Amino acid sequence: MTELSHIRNFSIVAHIDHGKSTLADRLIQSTNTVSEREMKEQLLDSMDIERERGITIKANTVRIEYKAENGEVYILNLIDTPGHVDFAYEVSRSMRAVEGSLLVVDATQGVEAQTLANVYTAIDADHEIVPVLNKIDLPASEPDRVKEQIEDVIGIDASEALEISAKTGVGIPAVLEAIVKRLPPPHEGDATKPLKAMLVDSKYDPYLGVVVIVRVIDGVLKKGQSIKMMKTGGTYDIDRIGVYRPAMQEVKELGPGEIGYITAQIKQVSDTRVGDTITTEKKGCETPLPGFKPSIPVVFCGLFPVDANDFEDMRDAMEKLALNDASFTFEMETSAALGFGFRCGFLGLLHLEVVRDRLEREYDIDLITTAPSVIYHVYTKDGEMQELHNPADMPDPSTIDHIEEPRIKASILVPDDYLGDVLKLCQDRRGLQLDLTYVGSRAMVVYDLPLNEVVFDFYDRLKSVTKGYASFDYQMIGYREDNLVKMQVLVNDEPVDALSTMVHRDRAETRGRAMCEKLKDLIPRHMFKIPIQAAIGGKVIARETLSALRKDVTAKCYGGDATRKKKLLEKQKAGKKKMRQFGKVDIPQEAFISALKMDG
Ligand SMILES: Nc1nc2c(ncn2[C@@H]2O[C@H](COP(=O)(O)OP(=O)(O)OP(=O)(O)O)[C@@H](O)[C@H]2O)c(=O)[nH]1
Repeated sequence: MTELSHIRNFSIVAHIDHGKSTLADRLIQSTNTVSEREMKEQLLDSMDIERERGITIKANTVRIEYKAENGEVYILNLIDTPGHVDFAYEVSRSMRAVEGSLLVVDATQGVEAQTLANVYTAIDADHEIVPVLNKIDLPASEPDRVKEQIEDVIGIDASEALEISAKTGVGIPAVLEAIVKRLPPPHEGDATKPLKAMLVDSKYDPYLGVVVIVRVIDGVLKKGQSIKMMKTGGTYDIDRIGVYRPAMQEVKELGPGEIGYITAQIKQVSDTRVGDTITTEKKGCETPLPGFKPSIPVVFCGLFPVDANDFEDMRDAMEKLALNDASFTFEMETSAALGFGFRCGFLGLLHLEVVRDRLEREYDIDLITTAPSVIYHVYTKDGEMQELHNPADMPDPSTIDHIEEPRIKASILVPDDYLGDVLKLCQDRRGLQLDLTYVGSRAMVVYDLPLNEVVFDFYDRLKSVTKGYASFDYQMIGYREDNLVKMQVLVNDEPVDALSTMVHRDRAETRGRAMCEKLKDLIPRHMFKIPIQAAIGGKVIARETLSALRKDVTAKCYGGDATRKKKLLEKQKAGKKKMRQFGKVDIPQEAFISALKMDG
């Protein structure tokens, strides 16, 4: 067991792309934690999708042994946390497992919205913070200006900020020394007390089952021990215990202050809750760690296989995904138009995209995604409240007293030049301005917005109106009543459930019209005329008509060339596969998403 005074547990907080992973890699490499041969870029991001998108979904940890200038050897445990707002709860829990943070700021960019959000999470967790200015190898870097900004905006002392280049390795030794000298050792920890450990995160491994990342507070975790999860009540026998370096390496035990992993024949990730307290089954600790809350999905959508024959494969794939992702939920759903599929819940839009991408790429299933929806609170006249996850399940409007929708507080940091466009965008999305301040030459705007207006394409729009210069962060703030109605879309007089959305009454006409126009472009012409309508209740509020066309693909290759004809027909068939039939009309897969994108 290592003495508390020789342990440093820390995380790295940064805005996306400011160099968090590159710095982590450099720290691992410069302490010879892995050999040159094993070194590959971004050691910590293990999943392919995460690697490609440069985002981290699960917390990762690595143990680094570092011989400091004073000649002593220290154990440095780095917890790498997810970097996206969708995973805010996981981030705040893993921050509580460590005592300090390196605040990495790109010296060419300065403080961004996620820098603020993440550093405030670290400050909330009582972290000691060491500011690190990265990318000083770039001519555009302005360390002095960024130091000033850190002091003005975040309010922490930046006079001793480190200036480094994670890419070239300049300044890395100073970072290691600062971790030892400026970050505190674990505050408490008594090996003789009953076991108390925090469940930091867990992941599914096909060979080992569920692997749980733990931080020991008191007591000692040992192989063979019978443990209990205090919230879920599950009991298990530890069969493996170890640390990540970053490859798994078994150890005999983990003492106070230490971070490592355990396996215990746990079947699925949903049996483990981030933030839960692990203790021994007998003579365990009495009070669990404070502040546990489960993460709950906030965005829902339907996922349906394009080809109905893929349904069983899809169910298998979803079960496999859910094994490793307790915050992804799904249940079977049937839709008149789309057949069998699943209603799925996600922590946010990025989470939705990641799951959908994995289903399509890793499991090779073509999907139709229905309009993402948030959870509405529908109050009926008899005083009951019903959670509405799917606009298709909306009760009879005559029984409804009022509807409440979830709201968020969004913070957007944007260069002054684009401020006008951002204000217009927020206004268009029914936002209420809460605050507007300046951070150097950039404006920090805070809006109260309906989550519903954000889940779809707000972030894309924000990026496009600001040419990528805005940064964005949000948190849920609660529910509020508004004048909301369900808008249906009818194609060839048949309602298409998957295109139903909840909209604000005042915006319904504009939305309806835009949607009908889009669908008119997206649906291919058929041999007959197709009316496309948007309606509220029985009332049509917008209408377009797609004119008829006779399309005979083989008409051009008269007679002779049979193989060519066959090829063309096959090609047409393949094109059809990506379509779905509604009554007599084929609607292409992309229509379901594109029709819902709003241009403002
Ligand atoms: N010139 C220069 N580029 C750097 C430096 N550090 C990181 N980069 C580059 O910046 C980009 C982002 O770095 P990452 O380490 O992936 O950033 P991150 O903060 O981990 O990003 P996410 O994992 O997406 O949150 C990469 O292309 C790096 O090669 C540096 O010191 N100098």
